[in-house]
Amino acid sequence: MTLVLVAAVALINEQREVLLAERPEGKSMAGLWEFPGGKVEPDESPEDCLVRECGEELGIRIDPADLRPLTFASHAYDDFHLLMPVFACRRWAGTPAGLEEQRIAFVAADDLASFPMPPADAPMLGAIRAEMAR
Ligand SMILES: Nc1nc2c([nH]c(=O)n2[C@@H]2O[C@H](COP(=O)(O)OP(=O)(O)OP(=O)(O)O)[C@@H](O)[C@H]2O)c(=O)[nH]1
Repeated sequence: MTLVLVAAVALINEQREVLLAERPEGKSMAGLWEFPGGKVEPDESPEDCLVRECGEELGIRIDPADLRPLTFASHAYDDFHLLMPVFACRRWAGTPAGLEEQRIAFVAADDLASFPMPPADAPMLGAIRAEMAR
């Protein structure tokens, strides 16, 4: 089984909401809401990957020093095994926007359950809610 390394980030605002992005039509798992991120390229660190992805997908600038390891997902999909470190980030420059046509939303901890997410994400939600409450 191929191991796929994906980095993701919980962007938490001052209202203790976390940013979710909807996977667009045409991608695998379209319509599910996920934490911003993507596949880590061979020449980059997870942190560099998130700086790049947050710029490309959301138009915000993040400083790798503001990324704190939070939790991870390890999940067997049919065709690959996902290993996904997830960082928390509370500081960025700019206002997030869905630059790749994806819908985005800042979601309160109590509302997370109403956003359908990929199966890999469910086991992380306790840690993410705890981080949001800090
Ligand atoms: N960014 C992100 N990806 C996630 C999450 N949960 C989860 O299972 N994934 C999976 O991790 C992979 C992310 O890679 P990607 O976003 O670069 O993949 P992609 O859509 O460009 O390609 P794909 O359509 O082949 O999956 C996808 O298979 C995605 O479904 C999550 O919370 N955030």
